[in-house]
Amino acid sequence: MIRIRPTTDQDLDVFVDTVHAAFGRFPETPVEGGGLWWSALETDRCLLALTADGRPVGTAAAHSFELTLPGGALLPVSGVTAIGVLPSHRRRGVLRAMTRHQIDTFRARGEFLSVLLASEATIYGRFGYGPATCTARLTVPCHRAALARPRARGRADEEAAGSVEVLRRADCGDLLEEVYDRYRRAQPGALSRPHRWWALRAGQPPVSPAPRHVAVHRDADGVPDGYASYSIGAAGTLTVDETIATDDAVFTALARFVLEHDLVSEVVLKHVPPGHPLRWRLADFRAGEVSGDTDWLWVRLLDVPRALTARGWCADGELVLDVEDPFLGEHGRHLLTVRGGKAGCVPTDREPDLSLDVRDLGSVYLGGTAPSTLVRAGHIRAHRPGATALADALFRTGRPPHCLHWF
Ligand SMILES: CC(=O)SCCNC(=O)CCNC(=O)[C@H](O)C(C)(C)COP(=O)(O)OP(=O)(O)OC[C@H]1O[C@@H](n2cnc3c(N)ncnc32)[C@H](O)[C@@H]1OP(=O)(O)O
Repeated sequence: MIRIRPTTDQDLDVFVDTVHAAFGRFPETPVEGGGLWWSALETDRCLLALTADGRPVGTAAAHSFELTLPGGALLPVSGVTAIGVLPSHRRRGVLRAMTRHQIDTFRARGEFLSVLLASEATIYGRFGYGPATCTARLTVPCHRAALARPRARGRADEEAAGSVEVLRRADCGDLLEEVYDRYRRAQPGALSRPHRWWALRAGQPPVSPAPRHVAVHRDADGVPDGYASYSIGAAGTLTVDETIATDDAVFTALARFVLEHDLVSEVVLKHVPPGHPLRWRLADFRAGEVSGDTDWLWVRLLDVPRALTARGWCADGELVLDVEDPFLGEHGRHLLTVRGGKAGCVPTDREPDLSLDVRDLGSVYLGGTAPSTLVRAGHIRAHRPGATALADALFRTGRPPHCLHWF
């Protein structure tokens, strides 16, 4: 018999020990300057699974984030994290019970989406989560890194209008936090990085205290509008942790800066969104090698009509979606009507256009995967000619979703 209960501040050590044991690891020793990932945990949003005699065997936690939706709405979402079950207690339904507990709690908070990063892609689909954004690395050898002049008139001037300054990460103050926050509000699929993450230096570089150089881009008025945090390895590889830019010209200016760095043989840009225009700016299209292409943010709809009406839409149309939610034992048939960028969503008994699992709705929700891809994969069923093309047109977004926050 397993009991699940929320933690208190007094349980933090037990929680941290248990989740590390589930991953076969030991907690790192705290060092000056912060940097422990678990310091960002919200202790009132952590769960412990305990045996009948009170031994902790499982952990689960949730962060309070905002997710930027297509169309720009900022939605409070729970970011599921720190899931672990001790090897001695696996495959007995502990994760299943913790996930059910979490979803009930998220709904009780009035939330209609939850998100996570998955350690393995085989775990969370059964709970209704679908991979919704992808990310990849772009590796460019410096001797082939020349950028082509933009062919559209005026674009070269946009990039030239700003300036780049190199700072040490430790000297950046609040600058990265401010620029990240501006960027994530305009980027569908991006998550907020709450202030406590920056203050506690919890996470991965450049949030963590790892030594880094930061190329800071400023606009013509001197206002910071982008940064690239990077380090250079002994073999001459310059690795960029993240390139944060409030527009494409800023991204290109930062890319140009790292690609033209002296004494560097190749540049690895981590977390470049799929289909990013930087590849098209390289004079040699084959110079940019995409690797490490992987799922990043997984999305779970907790309330289909509210989720569908919260995002913005680029095309008008009407679609009947028949959505199964096997984990929660729920089913709904929804008439989605989009007019002028806004959607209405009401129950209907009309014949469906598409039948799909809630996990697949999670995958198409942010616009990162076309419904037609999942029709072709055999996961979404289209009931009439034209339904797939209409669904593609409706779910498509102006800017593809991307997330690079690690949690
Ligand atoms: C968001 C995050 O925090 S990601 C981090 C996830 N944690 C880890 O990877 C740490 C190491 N692994 C673990 O701690 C555990 O194996 C967990 C948490 C992944 C699974 O916990 P368990 O209590 O064993 O899972 P539970 O018994 O509830 O299994 C539920 C279902 O998931 C399946 N499942 C569980 N783990 C896995 C896995 N790693 N791969 C594929 N299927 C899995 C089970 O077979 C079961 O399937 P069913 O629905 O067909 O019955």
